[in-house]
Amino acid sequence: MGLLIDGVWHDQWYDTESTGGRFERPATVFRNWITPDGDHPPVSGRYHLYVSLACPWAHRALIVRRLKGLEAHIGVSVVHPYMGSGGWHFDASYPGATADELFGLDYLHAVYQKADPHYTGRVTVPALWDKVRGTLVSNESADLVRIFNEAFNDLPGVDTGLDLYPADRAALIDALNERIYHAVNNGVYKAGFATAQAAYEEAVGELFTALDELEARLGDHRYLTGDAITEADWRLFTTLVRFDPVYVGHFKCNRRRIADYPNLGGYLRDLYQQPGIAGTVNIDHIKRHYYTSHPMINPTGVIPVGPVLDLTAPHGRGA
Ligand SMILES: N[C@@H](CCC(=O)N[C@@H](CS)C(=O)NCC(=O)O)C(=O)O
Repeated sequence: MGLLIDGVWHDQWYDTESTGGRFERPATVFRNWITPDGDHPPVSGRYHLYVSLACPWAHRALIVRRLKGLEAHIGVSVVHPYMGSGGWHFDASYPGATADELFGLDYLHAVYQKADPHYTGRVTVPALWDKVRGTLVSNESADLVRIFNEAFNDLPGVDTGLDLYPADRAALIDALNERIYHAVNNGVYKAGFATAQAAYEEAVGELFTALDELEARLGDHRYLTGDAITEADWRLFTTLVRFDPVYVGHFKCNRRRIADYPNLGGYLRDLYQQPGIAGTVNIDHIKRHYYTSHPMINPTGVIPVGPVLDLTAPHGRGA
């Protein structure tokens, strides 16, 4: 694990010493948009998405690409689940992974170097490449979710009827996203990457307070904002589906499992069972990535065999 500094790869872990043992996620660098008259217009086959199937942020983008019918328009390369000293790498021999389908490069950091030879920052997934401009459009998953939801609606076969960010619920979705991002999506990382007891306990406390709130909310509604699924649900889903297999053990988020929450557990299965979603979930990549890529947390790299998960069990939530 490392980062690029002025275009040169450095193998180093997150610095938590300067922040009292707290993990602070760095800001995203490429944040451009796809618009009809901007630098990056919505054209079929022009964009390519780099993902890890292990990564909850990349998973959001993959889900919206699938649900909107963008698979024919936007290609994908899938990194190997192990993130070692060179960062994310490509190895098509691993089940579920691919080569770098655009350039045949060995490391994702080489793609970032192509995008900007002087790039300084982390080399993260998801990242969307523009083949015409020869650079990255965005490596911010929250933006990619919105871009995929709205920017390609004029292309053939795209599900224009699906709007995951409807105007009449936008304010509520934004408020939920804000709460869930800090306490849950990033909260599990704040717990897992903390290097001081107090920082860990603070993150875990905030995480389970938020999960208790969500459990109550899901007692009143099938989905977070009512009867229809929105981006807020998919953004929560990608953390929930990793929770019992990884975050409970590896990140020490073990006050409760999602399976212990009747509403959250059923909601997780409900979302998993939506058409097309199970095919985006790869538990092997998820477990292998976390348990092997963070030697300071799991020095042996041994991957636990459990837990037994049955996401196909009846969810019992509404029609
Ligand atoms: N803000 C980014 C964060 C993405 C992110 O942190 N991805 C992780 C994988 S789960 C990554 O690629 N980390 C590599 C690193 O930090 O060096 C987003 O939401 O798109």
